[in-house]
Amino acid sequence: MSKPQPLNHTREQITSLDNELLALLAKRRELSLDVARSKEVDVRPIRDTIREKELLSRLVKQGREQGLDAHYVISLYQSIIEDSVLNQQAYLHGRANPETQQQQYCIAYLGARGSYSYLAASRYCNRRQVEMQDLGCQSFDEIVQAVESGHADYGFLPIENTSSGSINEVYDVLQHTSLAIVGETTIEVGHCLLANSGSNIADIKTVYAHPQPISQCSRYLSQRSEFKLEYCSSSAEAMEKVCNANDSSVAAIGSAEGGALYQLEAIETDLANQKVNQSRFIVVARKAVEVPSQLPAKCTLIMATGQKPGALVEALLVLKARNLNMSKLESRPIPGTPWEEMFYLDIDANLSSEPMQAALKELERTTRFIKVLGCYPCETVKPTQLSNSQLMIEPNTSKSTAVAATTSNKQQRFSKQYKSEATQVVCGQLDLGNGNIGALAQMQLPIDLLQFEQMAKELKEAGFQAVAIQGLSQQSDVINSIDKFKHALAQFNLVCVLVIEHETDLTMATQFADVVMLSGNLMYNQAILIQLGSLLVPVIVERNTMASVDDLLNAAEIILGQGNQQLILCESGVTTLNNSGKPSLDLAALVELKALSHLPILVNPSYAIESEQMPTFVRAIRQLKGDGVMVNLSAIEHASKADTAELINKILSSLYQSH
Ligand SMILES: O=C(O)C(=O)C[C@]1(C(=O)O)C=C[C@@H](O)C=C1
Repeated sequence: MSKPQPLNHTREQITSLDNELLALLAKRRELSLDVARSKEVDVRPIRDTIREKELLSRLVKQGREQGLDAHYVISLYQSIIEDSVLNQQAYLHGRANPETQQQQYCIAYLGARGSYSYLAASRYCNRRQVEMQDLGCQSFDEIVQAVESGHADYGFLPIENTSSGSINEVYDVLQHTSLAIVGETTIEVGHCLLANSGSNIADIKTVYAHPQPISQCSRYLSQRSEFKLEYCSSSAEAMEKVCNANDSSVAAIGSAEGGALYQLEAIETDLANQKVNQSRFIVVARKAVEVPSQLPAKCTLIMATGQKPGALVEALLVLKARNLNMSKLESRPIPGTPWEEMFYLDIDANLSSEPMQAALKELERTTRFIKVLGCYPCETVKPTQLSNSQLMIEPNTSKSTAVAATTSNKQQRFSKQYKSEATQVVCGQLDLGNGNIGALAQMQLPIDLLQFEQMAKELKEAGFQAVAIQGLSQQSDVINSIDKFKHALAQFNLVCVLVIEHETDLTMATQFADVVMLSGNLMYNQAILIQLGSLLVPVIVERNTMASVDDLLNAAEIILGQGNQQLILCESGVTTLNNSGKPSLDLAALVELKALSHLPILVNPSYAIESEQMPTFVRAIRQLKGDGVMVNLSAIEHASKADTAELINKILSSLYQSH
């Protein structure tokens, strides 16, 4: 082999090529703005997926001739096109709203320079070629006040995260503000371990971080038990602490971009549990904006439907009748009015479009309260994919099947395309799915037999069909006790569900249970999922508080693939950025799961919802076609037995009345 040229020389050549690439990308960006100018005149939509497909298949072919892998070319160009679409959108939106075209925006955001909110705001300004004057705030209320009072032009509020779900506090703030939503932006949240220059991973002893990144990186941190964790109020504060400490044994969790502002280096990257970890922010301003018809638009509404059974479904049918897609549904309690809630809806439509105007008129007639929070350009650019024939890939290569798996549900056993009729799971008195609803009570061990028997009797009388027993590892002489508990339940025709919370519970549960339930903390454990897939008894899989709907469906796929078709999914709430420490009930996930899958879906509101509000939520769950509820008895226990019984009654009558 001939001697290669010196490394420096090769690197210089790469640097010069990279410079050329950047100059070409900037030139391409300029040209895409010319396209936007033409589209403004012709009033044509920004997105032209036929053109994108032509362009991608030509580039794949040319790339292959030069030895470049098709997937590499496609992913590069998907990013380039996303950038082109978002720039064109920002340009046309600015033209339609000339008052927004300023030299500088003053932006109120959470935390300080370097926080994820700061990065989202700078990205927003960069895209609009506007200088950013930043106003760091301590709370969401402070952000809203800064905009309302005119101290800031725009406020940035994080609304949801792909791993931790919706941010309830922001929804609560939106109920009371006169501000309008004028935009949205999504950023990749790439958590890194940031340390002072020259620090080594082996030296790190203390890690500063906000609780959210800590929970989003729990897997990485559990492998680094030597780290002492110090909680901070924001990622910016964590970075500042490390920067000021001037010590090589401390690090912070934050973004590489944010860390650079504090002269910190990323010594480890990709710390998050989830591969895709993104946060979506909404942009609020004093004045609403108009979205030109060529841009994909989103409307956010809040509404209260009243307590009539079926009221929410009726409202949603108004949207369905006009072919309006609802991309998000959230519910929040209305302060001061127990049992009632406010619904937040994102609809993929322009406020000025005819179907949206007609739907609003009808909703105004049928709801008690309805307000449009804003209409703004949708910033989600769904990547254009090529079919296998366009890719010219053999159908069985591993990469092509990976693409097929993410783009189509056809072959997936959980999906409606695979099985069109709804699955019904029957076990004793418990009958769930395909129009049948179930009520399960959840009991925590340790408990003594007499007390257990008494409770079983009362639960049967109240209308439950099954009891889920958790805390197996807490009960002394567990085998003997479970045997007795099971007999006690059988006496009242109650189904015995045993909850697996630790790997060691598996044998016990599979040996004794009528139905086995996998607790959300073990949802990612493939070995257990495989074992549950080979059981002959029904299985309930609870969604992990950090899991996406896709993750839950992937777990379902593993079980179904092993043969067990008696599967029920359970939504018990997801972790969000709220400070209450409670998970948030993800009713949008219920709607999504019902749309995607034939499997029955149970909802357990006990962890997320105050006990008094449970009847209202149970009604909502039924209206959204949930197949049953699980109620944790310790969550609804009141001082007096009579109050607890009354609450249970209310919960179950909400469940059955809406039937
Ligand atoms: O050709 C267009 O119509 C463009 O807007 C440019 C472009 C691109 O960047 O290549 C961007 C968006 C369209 O969906 C297709 C292509």
